[in-house]
Amino acid sequence: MRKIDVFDTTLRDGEQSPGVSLTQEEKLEIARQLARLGVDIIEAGFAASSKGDFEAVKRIANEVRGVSICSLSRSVQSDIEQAWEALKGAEHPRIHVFLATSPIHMQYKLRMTPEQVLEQTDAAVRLARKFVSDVEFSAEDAGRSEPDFLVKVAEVAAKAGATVFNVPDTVGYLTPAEYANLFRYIRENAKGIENLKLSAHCHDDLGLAAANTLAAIEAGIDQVEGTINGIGERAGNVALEEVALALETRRNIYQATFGFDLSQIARTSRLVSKLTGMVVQPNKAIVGANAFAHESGIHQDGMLKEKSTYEIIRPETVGMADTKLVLGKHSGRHAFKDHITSLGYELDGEALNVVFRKFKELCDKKKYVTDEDILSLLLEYEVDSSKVAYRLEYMQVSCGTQGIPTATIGLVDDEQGLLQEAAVGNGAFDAISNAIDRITGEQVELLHYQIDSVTGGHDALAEVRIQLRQGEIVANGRAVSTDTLEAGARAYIDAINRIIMKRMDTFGREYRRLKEQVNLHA
Ligand SMILES: CC(=O)SCCNC(=O)CCNC(=O)[C@H](O)C(C)(C)COP(=O)(O)OP(=O)(O)OC[C@H]1O[C@@H](n2cnc3c(N)ncnc32)[C@H](O)[C@@H]1OP(=O)(O)O
Ligand SMILES: CC(C)C(=O)C(=O)O
Ligand SMILES: [Mg+2]
Repeated sequence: MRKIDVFDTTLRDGEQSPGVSLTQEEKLEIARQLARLGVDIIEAGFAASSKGDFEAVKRIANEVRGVSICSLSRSVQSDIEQAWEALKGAEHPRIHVFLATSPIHMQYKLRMTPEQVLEQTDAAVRLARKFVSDVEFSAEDAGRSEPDFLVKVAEVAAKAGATVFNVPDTVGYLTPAEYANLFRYIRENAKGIENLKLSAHCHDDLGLAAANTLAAIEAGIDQVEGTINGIGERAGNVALEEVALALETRRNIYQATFGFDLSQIARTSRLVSKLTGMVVQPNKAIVGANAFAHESGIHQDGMLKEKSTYEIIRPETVGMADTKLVLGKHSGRHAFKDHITSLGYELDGEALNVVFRKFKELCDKKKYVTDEDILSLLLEYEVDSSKVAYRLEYMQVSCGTQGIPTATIGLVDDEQGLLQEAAVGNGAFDAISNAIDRITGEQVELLHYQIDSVTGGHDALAEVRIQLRQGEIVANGRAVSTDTLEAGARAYIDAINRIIMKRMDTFGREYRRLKEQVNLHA
């Protein structure tokens, strides 16, 4: 297995993400975690860019051991001197000098001729070599540079004593095949290149950073540069965790490794996200919140039967929490049953079907169905007396600041089928309960009516509890729904059903007589 050096630039290119600015302490904390992860070189900053960055590079150089510490530097004397000043205390210091080599950058930005660029490359690398034995040279915008000119730059850098030649695709322009061919071309044509390590540095402007980096690895490069979570200038740099896991998962193809402690990946990702404020998108490979979550019924069923059906990486490999089977509108019975079993409920057959149907109905209404929601449905089922009497088929309510609140209700009774009535009331719920009373013919007194929110947010479930009295009989009803009025109607029906049940217990015959009356009434 070939070992690829990992050059982490989270603290330099990563910090170039718009809006990100890390304090010295934050940089130090990330650097320590990067060392734990197992990167080989930490680009701690750009010492000449600010006093703060100088101090941060210096502290990391003095305090983080076991890895190379590097500072970026333009190809100018003062930058190189400052880089060295900051790096002096490092166990393994590296100065990273760069100069653009593409026609666009040379002409418009640097206003230098190619000859001047070659001269400055030579001078910069030689000066850096006076301070350190490890000097990386980057041909900025190599992706849009003439390959033959790059060969010349590489030869000059090699002759001047550079140890690493970096070929950055600075603006994320190249395709994987082009990038791999560029490395092969440089390796085949530059004299002295055997003394240099070749390095890839990819940006994600076309979403090709990982593919390009892997193509470069296939072309035999020695070092990969990138950041954690892929943060960086514009669309960012290649995400190191993605390449690390591609190498690990497809060893047969790449036969190379970063040598990371993979179990540190999630921790490193969370730390970088927290300190930079750059939120990791949920569907981000490897470290996104959904990277190991499965929502659709067919996938969940597969996962329950055999994890390898839908997972090519185990979450614990990268230190992520275990696979999540997220219950939602695409879930199926297998996953639902598995989940409610984990909540302590054993349902099968028709009972499972009834609750599962209610769950699906809820998913159509609510974005996130939480365990609390599911527990409410289960509780509602457990105490649901509608199996013996009335069930709500539909309801239509009209209310507002003008006009009289009106409700039309359709109830289903197993014996009589659909029963419908309309009624008005003082308010929407009053109209609903009046319509229900008309259908059932029950004379009841409302003792208690309470609405609570089960969960949070705009689409929270409302829980309505109702207490009704009929003579000596008092019964409670309860229901949940995202619609408060619907929950009220269901709770009211639930309480009426209970009154009927209680009456049945006490006066079985009376119940049947009352039901016959209701038949006549309907
Ligand atoms: C692809 C990359 O990621 S490159 C790294 C980018 N990172 C940064 O730029 C972050 C830190 N940068 C800074 O803090 C500032 O830009 C500094 C301190 C480096 C320089 O600041 P200033 O002196 O105000 O110059 P400014 O940034 O406006 O312009 C850059 C100058 O450097 C020159 N330059 C750019 N790259 C290089 C280079 N590799 N070597 C030598 N000179 C360079 C430019 O041509 C320009 O020169 P000019 O002033 O003669 O026109
Ligand atoms: C400084 C260099 C290596 C860079 O970040 C780039 O070219 O993208
Ligand atoms: Mg870059």
